[in-house]
Amino acid sequence: MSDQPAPSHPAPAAEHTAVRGGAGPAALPDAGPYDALLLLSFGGPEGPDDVVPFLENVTRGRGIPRERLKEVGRHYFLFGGVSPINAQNRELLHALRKDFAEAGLDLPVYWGNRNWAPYLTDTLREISAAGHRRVLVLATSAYASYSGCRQYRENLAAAMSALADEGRPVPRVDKLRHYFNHPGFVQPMVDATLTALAELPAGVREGARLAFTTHSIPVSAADTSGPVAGHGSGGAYVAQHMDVARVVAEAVRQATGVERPWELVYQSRSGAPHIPWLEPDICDHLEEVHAAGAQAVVMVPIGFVSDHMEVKYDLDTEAAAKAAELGLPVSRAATVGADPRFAAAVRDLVLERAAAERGRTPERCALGALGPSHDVCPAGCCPARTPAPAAAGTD
Ligand SMILES: CC1=C(CCC(=O)O)c2cc3nc(cc4[nH]c(cc5[nH]c(cc1n2)c(C)c5CCC(=O)O)c(CCC(=O)O)c4C)C(CCC(=O)O)=C3C
Ligand SMILES: [Fe+2]
Repeated sequence: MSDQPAPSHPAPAAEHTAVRGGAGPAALPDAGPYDALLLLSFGGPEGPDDVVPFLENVTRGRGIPRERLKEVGRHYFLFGGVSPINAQNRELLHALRKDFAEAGLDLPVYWGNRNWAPYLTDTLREISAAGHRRVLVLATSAYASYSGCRQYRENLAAAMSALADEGRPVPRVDKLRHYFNHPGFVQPMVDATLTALAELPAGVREGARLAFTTHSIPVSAADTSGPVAGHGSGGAYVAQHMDVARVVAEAVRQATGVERPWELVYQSRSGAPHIPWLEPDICDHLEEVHAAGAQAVVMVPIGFVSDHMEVKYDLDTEAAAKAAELGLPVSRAATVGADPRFAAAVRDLVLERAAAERGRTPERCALGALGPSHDVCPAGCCPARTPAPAAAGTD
């Protein structure tokens, strides 16, 4: 966390850097019992021929209307059939390896996807063949939800079962806690929001509102997101996003001296129209605030880890077109991507979890009101509509 102002962020917990064996040089950071980190992501097409098979992978058995699929395929073709997500994950992979190497953390980092090459099962096979037996997983989704958490745990269980069927050693797999409120994830969003504000015409900057955006999900999925005890209106999914939005809005207020109205709004709705999903949609929100006299809006995609297709199309193309039609100045904050502070945050989370697994009580960095999330998803956390085996959790 060296290059981070982070007022309320303590230095990496002393436990992490504790000197082993007395007065000698500081010992290297210790990820034991883990012997590998796995970056687990969504995957995306890398050329026009990939688009349809990719969408078939994404939507297998999920009942997404054909019309919606055609529409989403069109988004990818507008960008030459290439999603930015894989390149962004390669950058994150480099940033993690660089950060770990500079910190003296000896932990190999692998990458596998749910929906496109490199596929998770192939990566897990590689991890197993390299002799690794305790794997920690970083999913590219910072929040609780079925799609962002349990579905990745189901993907892990399926990959593990494929290895078992092949008679290979199956590594034990744990998943890092949700990192939505880690300072290394939040601080870059604050800076990005300030940068996006500065991109607005000077005359409307002061009056600009903030629209925090995330992926819409079915209301029923939001209500049951997170541990059972927190189920209820919006569940952990909405509560976690609201917590981050509040922290960013407050930090931006402090930095600019301007109190701005802000909302959490949604984007990228899918599914059948008669099923309720989280609202309002960003485009409806732009219309509404414009009608109410808003001068400008900064869109801050706090729900996403990189500027992938949901950001490039749904915000930079679709919402930007809506704003242009309204004559409403907008700008869009960058996501965290491969920011070195995020890489350092991942290292902090790895060392935190490793220490906890060794029976220590590590310091757990978190901003906002919710505090650090659980290490292990309890039974009933983010339930699936159709129950399936899931790894790295209680059920
Ligand atoms: C919560 C959430 C995240 C954030 C957490 C995370 O990152 O995991 C996320 C990320 C992403 N979603 C993505 C792409 C798609 N998501 C779809 C469909 C869906 N997403 C859902 C939820 C989420 N999605 C849901 C409830 C559906 C309905 C179908 C279902 O119940 O599964 C579809 C099908 C077509 C459509 O309906 O849009 C596509 C193509 C990409 C890749 C972008 C790229 O290529 O750059 C990324 C990072
Ligand atoms: Fe999605």
